[in-house]
Amino acid sequence: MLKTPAFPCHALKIPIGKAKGFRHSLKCRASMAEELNITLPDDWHLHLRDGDLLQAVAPHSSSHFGRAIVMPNLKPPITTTAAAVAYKDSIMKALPAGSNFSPLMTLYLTDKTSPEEIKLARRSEVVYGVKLYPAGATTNSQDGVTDLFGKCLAVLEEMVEQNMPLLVHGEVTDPKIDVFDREKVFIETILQPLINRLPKLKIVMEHITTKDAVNFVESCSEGLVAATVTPQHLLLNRNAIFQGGLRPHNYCLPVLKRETHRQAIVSAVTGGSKRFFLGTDSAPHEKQSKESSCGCAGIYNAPVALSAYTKVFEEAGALDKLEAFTSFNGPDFYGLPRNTPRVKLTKTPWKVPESFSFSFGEIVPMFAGETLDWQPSLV
Ligand SMILES: NC(=O)N[C@@H](CC(=O)O)C(=O)O
Ligand SMILES: [Zn+2]
Ligand SMILES: [Zn+2]
Repeated sequence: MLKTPAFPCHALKIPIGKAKGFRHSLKCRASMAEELNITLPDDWHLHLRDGDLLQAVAPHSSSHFGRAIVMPNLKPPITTTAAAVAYKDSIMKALPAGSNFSPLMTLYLTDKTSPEEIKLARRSEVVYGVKLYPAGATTNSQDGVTDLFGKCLAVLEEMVEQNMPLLVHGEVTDPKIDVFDREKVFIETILQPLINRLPKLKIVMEHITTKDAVNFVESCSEGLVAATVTPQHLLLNRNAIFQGGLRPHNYCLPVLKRETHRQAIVSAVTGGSKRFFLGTDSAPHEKQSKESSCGCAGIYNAPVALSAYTKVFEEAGALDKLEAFTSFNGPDFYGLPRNTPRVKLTKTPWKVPESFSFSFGEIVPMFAGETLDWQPSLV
């Protein structure tokens, strides 16, 4: 973690306005703030699940986010516009009374998805993206795509026509490829060839984890290719999975990578590029399915996400860049208006609960039992 003060005044611990002959820059003042007031963020990659789990987690996201791109990897997956409309309905019913949270739905791409379904999705004004899960890559991806170029080309062409973004879980599934290399190999063997073939296709590389992904996104046309970034890939490296023993609650896919990759992602995000935006990939699983001999992949970060992102920007001395990442770059890429409500972030330490208990079981959040600095509240 970047602990070194980014500005000399921090090292000297000079309070704002107290230093004779010393002028804090605007950037510096933002990075020393005790309270921030930003446009309400959106979450551009979220798992809300269904049934009891949906009821349990919906309030955590809807209290700090205006909208969310809702992932379709349910059992069975959301493969049609009709199913997306019904799923949206059940999400709306699970929201706390008075909530203005707006779910933006997605379709789960399969070998059988038709171009006609893409037209329906576009007309619905409910569906905002189509999600590519390579079959077997992650949680509930068994119905995903087995051969993108062989089976999905007509659909992808229709997506270009309809200006419908392709949202990508970017990992190859070949068991011969090392699990830490699967994102890099996906970029080389699938993503770059896809862009060569369909240069006008809008793509979001979801939950990027490597320097290779950062470089790739930066090499593509701005406005056509972008990436979401999770709190865990900004704050943790792969040591966190093995710290003093096996830590199942730090296991997600794509798996955490080595420190050099984390640093590259932090630099990209805090450098102010428009190509990167907030997507928590908050992925709740019951405690017993995580703490198991074959534990599920997914980190439940919705309750801590805004605090965690703020920590990243603070440690990088880049709090002045936080709002664009949380609240501007996403809607700008998707061609949607920015939110108007605002959120206040106050620098007041708070302890993350060890777990959340429900009638069906417990969910353990990211940073369970740890103290975080920033507390969000709607203004
Ligand atoms: N990220 C994860 O580790 N898990 C996600 C699926 C995904 O986003 O790949 C889930 O649905 O649990
Ligand atoms: Zn994924
Ligand atoms: Zn996800």
